[in-house]
Amino acid sequence: MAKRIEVKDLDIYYDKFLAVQGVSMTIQPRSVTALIGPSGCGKSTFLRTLNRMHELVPGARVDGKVFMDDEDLYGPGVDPVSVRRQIGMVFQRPNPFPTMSIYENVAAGIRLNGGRMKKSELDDVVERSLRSANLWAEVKDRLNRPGSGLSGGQQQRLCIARAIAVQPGVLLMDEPCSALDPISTQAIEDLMLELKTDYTIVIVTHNMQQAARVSDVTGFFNLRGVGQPGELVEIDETTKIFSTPSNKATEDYISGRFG
Ligand SMILES: Nc1ncnc2c1ncn2[C@@H]1O[C@H](COP(=O)(O)OP(=O)(O)OP(=O)(O)O)[C@@H](O)[C@H]1O
Repeated sequence: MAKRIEVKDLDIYYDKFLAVQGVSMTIQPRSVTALIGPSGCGKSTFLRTLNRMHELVPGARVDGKVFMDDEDLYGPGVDPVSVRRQIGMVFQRPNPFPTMSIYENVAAGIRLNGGRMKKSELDDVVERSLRSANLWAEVKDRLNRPGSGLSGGQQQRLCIARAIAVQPGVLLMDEPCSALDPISTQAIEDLMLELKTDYTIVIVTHNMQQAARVSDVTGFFNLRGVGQPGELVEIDETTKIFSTPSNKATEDYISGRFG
C-alpha cells in the first residue's frame, strides 16, 4: 500500500514564473517526511506537484520527473485524476463536505473514486477509516449528523479518514494543524505516528518543533536569493537536520535566525 516517491530535477512554474528549481529527492514508504522553510520558498507548491494538483492552476506546469514506485506520474497518457485518487491530500483548513453526514463524508472518499460496494462493506470501510483516524469513539453514535457539526480538530481527523478510506499510496498534508488548538494538534501528530506504519506521509509545516516530533526525514527549502526560485537546500534524517545540518542556511533557519 505505502509507496515510494522519487523526484528527479523538478522545476515548477506558474506560467513563466519559475517558483521552485531543481528538486530531487526520494521519499521512503512507511515514514513521515517533513518539508520546512521560510514563507514563499515553494513548499506547498512542491507538495502539490506530487499528486498533480499544481496543474489545476491555469498556466502552471512542471519540468522533470516524479515517480511513485515505478510509475512515472507525469508520463504520457497518465490521467491526473487517477494520480490524485492514489495520493490523498489534507489541507490547512479542515474541509469536510458541509451538508454531508459524518458517514457520507468518509463514504464520499470511496464514491468519488468510483468505488461500488455493498452497504455492509461500505459500513466496514467507514468504521475502519474512522478508527484509523482515531475518531470512531467520538462519532460512532452520531454518524448521520453533519460533519460540519464537529470541532475543528475532529473535522480534520474526519478529512484524514476520508483521505485514507481509499487506501492511498501516499498521504500529503499541507500544514494540517495550523488551524487547530494544541490538544487537537497533538491528536493529529499522534495519528501521523500511527498512520506511518501503513502510509507514506509528506507534511509541510511551519512549526519546526512539529517537524522534529513527527518526522523521520526533513527537507529544508529556501529561496536561492531575492527574486530567485525556491530550492531544496538539504534533506536528511530529522535528527541530523536539527542537530548537525550540513548547510549554514539550514542551521540559521532552524536556530531561528531568519524565517
Ligand atoms: N497560484 C499561484 N499563482 C502564481 N504564483 C503562485 C501561486 N501560488 C504560489 N505562488 C508563488 O509561488 C511561490 C511559492 O509559494 P508557496 O505558497 O508554494 O510557498 P510556501 O513555501 O508554501 O509558503 P508559505 O510557507 O507562506 O505557505 C511564491 O513566490 C508564491 O507567490
